[in-house]
Amino acid sequence: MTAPFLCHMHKKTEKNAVFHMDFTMVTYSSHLKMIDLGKPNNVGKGGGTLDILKLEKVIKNFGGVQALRDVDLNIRQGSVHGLIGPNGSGKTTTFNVISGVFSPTSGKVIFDGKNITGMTPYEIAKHGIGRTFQIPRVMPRMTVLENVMAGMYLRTSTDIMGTFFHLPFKESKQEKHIRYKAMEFLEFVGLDKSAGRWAGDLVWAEQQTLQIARALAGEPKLLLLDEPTAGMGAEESEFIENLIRRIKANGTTIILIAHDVKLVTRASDIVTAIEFGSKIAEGLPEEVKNNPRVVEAYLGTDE
Ligand SMILES: Nc1ncnc2c1ncn2[C@@H]1O[C@H](COP(=O)(O)OP(=O)(O)OP(=O)(O)O)[C@@H](O)[C@H]1O
Repeated sequence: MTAPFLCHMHKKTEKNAVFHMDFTMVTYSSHLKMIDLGKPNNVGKGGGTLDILKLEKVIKNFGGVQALRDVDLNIRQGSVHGLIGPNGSGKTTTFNVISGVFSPTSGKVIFDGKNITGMTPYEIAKHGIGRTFQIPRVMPRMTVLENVMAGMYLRTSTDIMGTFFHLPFKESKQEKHIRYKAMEFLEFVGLDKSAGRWAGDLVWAEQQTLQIARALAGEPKLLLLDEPTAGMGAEESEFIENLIRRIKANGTTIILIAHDVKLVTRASDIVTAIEFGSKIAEGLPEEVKNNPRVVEAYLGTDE
């Protein structure tokens, strides 16, 4: 396994964002005790034959708005699975249902063979689903390194007394190890030189990238990337595309939402297109991209 990337992650969800932010900060200040950061989670390098995630007839209504209508989705272990669709088609709602921000109105979410429907975001993250957000959610008054360390809280135990009485010279071997691992994640995403900066001082693209590092620090088996290249220039997008490949190469399954259809086509093994909360096409990226229904719904005829 290539270097730094052995871990899991999770992240805050929209519903519990504030709570989780506080929780991670407390957990970080208490200086975490490691459990196990040593093993890769997934077997496949190029996509296996098992479905790590299944959505079965998922419906999500917001009052009269039917955001998801009977969605079935199978995500193959080790793959990059693109999710595309026009604005308001239900992509982020799909992520919110998978990560526990919303319970589905009906239907099931099966992850790694377990029914996770209705679990809390924390429980789901603990099971191994990490995510990022369209608008980066970093903790601005923590350093870049601390943000990543905070992302490790799912895989650590907390010494509560340490929260109150921690002094720098008391840093334990485990705590040093956490710093070391967090630096590895930063190196992996190319932010190691910014480790000591305030996260709030990073530019948008760096904050997006930091979100990914923090997600990886929770050692996810499945990583949900919501518009990871939003607001980025061509060079930065290319970097993220490469990063997606490297994450996949380390065995983590990815679901990728992006408006940039070229990125999705290049980076994904399979693509699902949705419109008005329903699946309208699924298959190999080029096939989906050229599907007339998708072109009409989403791409525009000149794409
Ligand atoms: N919390 C909410 N309360 C009410 N309606 C919501 C909520 N979240 C999403 N919706 C509605 O559900 C539908 C799907 O929204 P969603 O954000 O999932 O679409 P999307 O495909 O991610 O859009 P975009 O590409 O613009 O991010 C939209 O009609 C949206 O207004």
